[in-house]
Amino acid sequence: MIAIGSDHGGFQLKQEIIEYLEANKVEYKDYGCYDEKSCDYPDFAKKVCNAIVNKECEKGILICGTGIGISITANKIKGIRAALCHDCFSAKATREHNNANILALGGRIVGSELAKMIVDIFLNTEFSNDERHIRRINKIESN
Ligand SMILES: O=C(CO)[C@H](O)[C@H](O)[C@H](O)COP(=O)(O)O
Repeated sequence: MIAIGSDHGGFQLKQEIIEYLEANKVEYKDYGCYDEKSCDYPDFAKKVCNAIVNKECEKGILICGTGIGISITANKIKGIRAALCHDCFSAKATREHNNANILALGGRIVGSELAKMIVDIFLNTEFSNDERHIRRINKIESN
């Protein structure tokens, strides 16, 4: 199950990604926002992150205008590794190297076709399980 959430700046892209998930039969839960009315990205970042920390969902997608505010918020939560990716190489690398559990996107930055490719790579790339990456992730978690 994938958790997805956005603020108003990411709402339009969230809806397009939801359509893509549905077309590809990916199960998801939409944590809002539910319209383009101005709202605060930390509220939605926290809902999606809680779903992952509580193991209701395996991975999340968070979208704000730039992807910055929402990823800053997510990365303050223990156990969350949120990666802001606007290219396919980063999406693959952050799964293989960082075992990122949240993909952050900027709805005012990336086009929907590229965003869907990034989502696809993020959801379908496994963590490498390489010893050096595990060691580094443990160092992130241990502060
Ligand atoms: O946090 C952000 C900036 O890094 C997000 O892009 C927000 O979506 C943005 O700040 C919202 O801006 P608005 O002027 O309130 O629409």
